[in-house]
Amino acid sequence: MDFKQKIRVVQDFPKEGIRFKDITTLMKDGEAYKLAISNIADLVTGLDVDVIVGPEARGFVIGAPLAIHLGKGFVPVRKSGKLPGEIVESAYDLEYGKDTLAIHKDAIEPGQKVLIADDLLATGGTIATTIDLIEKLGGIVVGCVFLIELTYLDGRDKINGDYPVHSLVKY
Ligand SMILES: O=P(O)(O)OC[C@H]1O[C@H](OP(=O)(O)OP(=O)(O)O)[C@H](O)[C@@H]1O
Ligand SMILES: Nc1ncnc2[nH]cnc12
Repeated sequence: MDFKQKIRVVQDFPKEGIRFKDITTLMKDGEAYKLAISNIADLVTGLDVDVIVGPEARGFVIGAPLAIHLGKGFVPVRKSGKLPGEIVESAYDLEYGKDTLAIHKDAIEPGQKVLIADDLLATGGTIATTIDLIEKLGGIVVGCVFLIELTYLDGRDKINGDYPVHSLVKY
C-alpha cells in the first residue's frame, strides 16, 4: 500500500513553514491503519522487547495497537500535569514549539527492554526526551520505530544509542 497517499499534508500548520503530516486520514481507513501497524511490527521482528513506550498523543495511536499486536504492555509518556502518580519529567524543543514530558516512576523496572513507538520523527526532541526518561528509570532502549520520518530534519542525529531506528514512510 502507498501510505503517502493516505497521509494528508497540510501546509503552514500549526505555524507558517511547517508541512504538517496529518495521519487522521490514514487512521480512518481501517485497512490502511491495520496494515500500517502490521508493517511497523514487521520492522521490529526479532527484537527482544519487554514493553512498548509511546509519547502523548499520537504515539499512543501507534504504540498501543503495536503493543497489542506484539502481545506486550504499553507505557504512556505524557505531557506535563497529566499523570497522577510519582513522575520524572523533562523539557524539550520540537519542530514547532516547546513542551515537557513525564513518565510514572514505577512504569518501567530497571533492566527492562523498551521499544519506543511514535507516529513521527521530526527534529528528534520528543524521542530524545523519551529516551532520557526511560534511561532515568533504568530501562534499556532496544529500538525506536516510527510511522513517519522527516529525514530532512535529521532527527536521527539526536538518537545516540546503538539500537535500530526504523520508519515506515520517509519524506
Ligand atoms: O521529532 P520532534 O520534533 O520532537 O517532533 C515529533 C513529535 O511531534 C508530534 O507530537 P506533538 O508534540 O505535536 O504532540 P501530539 O502527538 O500531542 O500532537 C509527533 O507526534 C511527535 O511526537
Ligand atoms: N511536520 C510535522 N507534521 C506532523 N507532526 C509533526 N510533529 C513535528 N513535526 C511535524
